[in-house]
Amino acid sequence: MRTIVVGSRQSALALTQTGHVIDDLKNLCKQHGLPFDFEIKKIVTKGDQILDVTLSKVGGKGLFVKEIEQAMMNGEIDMAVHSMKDMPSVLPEPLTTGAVPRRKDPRDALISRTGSSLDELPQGAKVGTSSLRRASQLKAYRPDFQIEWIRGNIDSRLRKLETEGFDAIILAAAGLSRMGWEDRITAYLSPDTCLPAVGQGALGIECRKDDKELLHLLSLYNDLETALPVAAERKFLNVLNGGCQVPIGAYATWVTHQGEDGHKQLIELTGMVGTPDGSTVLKETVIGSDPERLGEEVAERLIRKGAEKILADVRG
Ligand SMILES: NCc1[nH]cc(CCC(=O)O)c1CC(=O)O
Repeated sequence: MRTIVVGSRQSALALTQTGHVIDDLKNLCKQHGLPFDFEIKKIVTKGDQILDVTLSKVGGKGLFVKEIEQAMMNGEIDMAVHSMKDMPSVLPEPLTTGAVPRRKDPRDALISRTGSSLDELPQGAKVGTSSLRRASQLKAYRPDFQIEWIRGNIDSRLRKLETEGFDAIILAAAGLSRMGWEDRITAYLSPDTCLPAVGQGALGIECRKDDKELLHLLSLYNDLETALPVAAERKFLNVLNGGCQVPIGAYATWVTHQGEDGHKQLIELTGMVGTPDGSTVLKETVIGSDPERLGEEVAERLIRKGAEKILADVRG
């Protein structure tokens, strides 16, 4: 019996989603007669220590995963569960994504103090987010909104909604649902209004490339129906050279294509790049079968529309 040591950040969300994944993996082990046990090892990351500053100002690419990857390379831990949207687009050499399990709701959610929807929020409402992507799209939809930065784990953001005078905050629906806090959601934002972050709602399981027995177990947990669209979104982000701290969004889904020789499933990818003040929001949608090619195509089209200038201005 081998014990797989699973590294996790100590935030409530990280521990909860790591726990869910371990439950799923234990079930798979039982089904397939695999001799694994699991234990959690908590790890403090840089991102957890800088909760009082706007992450975009710190240059936070991969801020939540570096210490965890270090521990994996040292052999202190064997695997880690990440929110896909916090995972760097290229992993360091000895590490790989062993599985992308089935995606949860990818949408952003509005949590308003009075229960009002996005349209019902009062003129000049104070809306909290620390995401340039959300800020851009919210301002484009409602230029009267006053966007204010709010940082911290989702539990502390929900507290700040009450204590810091926000009319509403925006959080990912998936995180709230994994915590069992769906009842706090006032409205779901349609991807047409607010395109999610790349990989939002999906998890990525990271492990060492040479850990063949763990990779075998993880291959049983991988969900191709999730992995391929998410790969298209990540390629798009990668071409634009973005982390999660840039005003970039993308969402890919399966669509049925009716051709002469019957119907087949294709991937539809929409990507967006916007200015933080919402004065410009560029979007492109492409349908195809090759995730990598789709990511490149949507990125190239946005670059032709001026995406690189917008991103250069944001990066300063
Ligand atoms: N940037 C922080 C982060 N990273 C992952 C989630 C949870 C949602 C998910 O799994 O996509 C959140 C919170 C949020 O944005 O509301």
